[in-house]
Amino acid sequence: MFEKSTWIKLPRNVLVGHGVVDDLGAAVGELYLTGRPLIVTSPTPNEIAGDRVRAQFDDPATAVVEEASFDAVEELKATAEAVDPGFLVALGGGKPIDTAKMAADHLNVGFVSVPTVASHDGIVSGRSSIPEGDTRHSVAADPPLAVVADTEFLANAPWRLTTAGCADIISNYTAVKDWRLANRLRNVEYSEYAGALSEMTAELLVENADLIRPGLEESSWVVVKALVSSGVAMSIAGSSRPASGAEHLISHQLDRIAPGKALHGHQVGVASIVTEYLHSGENGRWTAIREALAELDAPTTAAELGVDDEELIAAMTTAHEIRDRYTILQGGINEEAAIEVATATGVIDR
Ligand SMILES: NC(=O)C1=CN([C@@H]2O[C@H](COP(=O)(O)OP(=O)(O)OC[C@H]3O[C@@H](n4cnc5c(N)ncnc54)[C@H](OP(=O)(O)O)[C@@H]3O)[C@@H](O)[C@H]2O)C=CC1
Ligand SMILES: O=C(CO)COP(=O)(O)O
Ligand SMILES: [Zn+2]
Repeated sequence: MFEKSTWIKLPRNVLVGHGVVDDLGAAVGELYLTGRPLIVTSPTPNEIAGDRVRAQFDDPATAVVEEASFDAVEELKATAEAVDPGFLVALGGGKPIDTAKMAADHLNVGFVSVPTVASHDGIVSGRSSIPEGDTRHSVAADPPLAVVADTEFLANAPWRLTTAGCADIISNYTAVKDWRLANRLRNVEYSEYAGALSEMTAELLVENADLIRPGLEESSWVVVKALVSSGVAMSIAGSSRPASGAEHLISHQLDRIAPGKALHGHQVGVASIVTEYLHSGENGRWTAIREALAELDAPTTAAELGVDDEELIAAMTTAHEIRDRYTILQGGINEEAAIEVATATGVIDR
């Protein structure tokens, strides 16, 4: 008997464009969500867009998240108990979105994402990444029922946040290589659909890197659609595999070794230069990844990340220890080899 089954959870309404924040009420209405909304936001997006969001609902409540943490999730759940919302609307970057995503999952209420920055694919994905001490915990949670991404806000957000979103997508290229390797060597389940979608999304961004420029709404539109595709690929796979391989392991280690120095997307971008080199050698596509990142003004070296060479090497040599995920770094890379690949790719300067 055939016993396999798949449950793919995807956003139902995805709105991207100029002024779409004013269609949020309509997008939510289509989902048949009832009750009052609890708007979960952080200071800047609340200031920029809070009133426009609140204006579309009857009796909205607001919670402002200053820092993402498990305590913030618990506080939000306590607020929700007092407010009794029908659903949560997260307005802002990863901080309010991931806090609301996890709280909504615990509270069993619907959740809608209104990103004001395009800084990583967590704005649409079914994963909540919550910092705790020197680690970030990546926890499965239902993806948003709707995503309403207004390019007016995204284009005016700090450019470095957008370049981090681009680099997070470009890193899908090596993530898929790691996933295929795991499939070949460890029989890890691989989805052709999710792998192809994720890889194509990264390829498209590399090819169009020269068209993505600060302050252009059109560029934000391209980036958000790529982030949505990446989130969909993860939903199809039922894991972050299509968008998180060895380059993410290195980045997660950097979060521990050199906390707060660089953005997630920038770290995974630099790390994917070296993991691509490890996959394909000196004639591989690591130069295309590096050039696309440079074209986007994203970091391509440890120095540009603000990380010491030693910190990057330590992250590379310990990355395999942090998660049971088979990648090109399985078994670990030793210090000498790590220095060699980082030097050959220009990621460190020796
Ligand atoms: N789920 C996932 O896969 C991932 C999740 N994360 C998580 O996301 C969080 C970090 O993500 P990030 O998106 O950088 O988070 P933030 O929500 O902290 O946003 C980044 C900064 O941008 C500001 N901001 C937001 N919107 C605008 C705007 N339109 N114009 C100007 N400034 C704006 C915020 O200001 P202010 O603080 O004043 O509101 C904040 O200072 C972390 O908690 C991390 O763990 C990170 C990577 C992947
Ligand atoms: O950042 C992610 C995908 O881009 C999520 O991956 P993790 O599961 O490694 O946190
Ligand atoms: Zn990522």
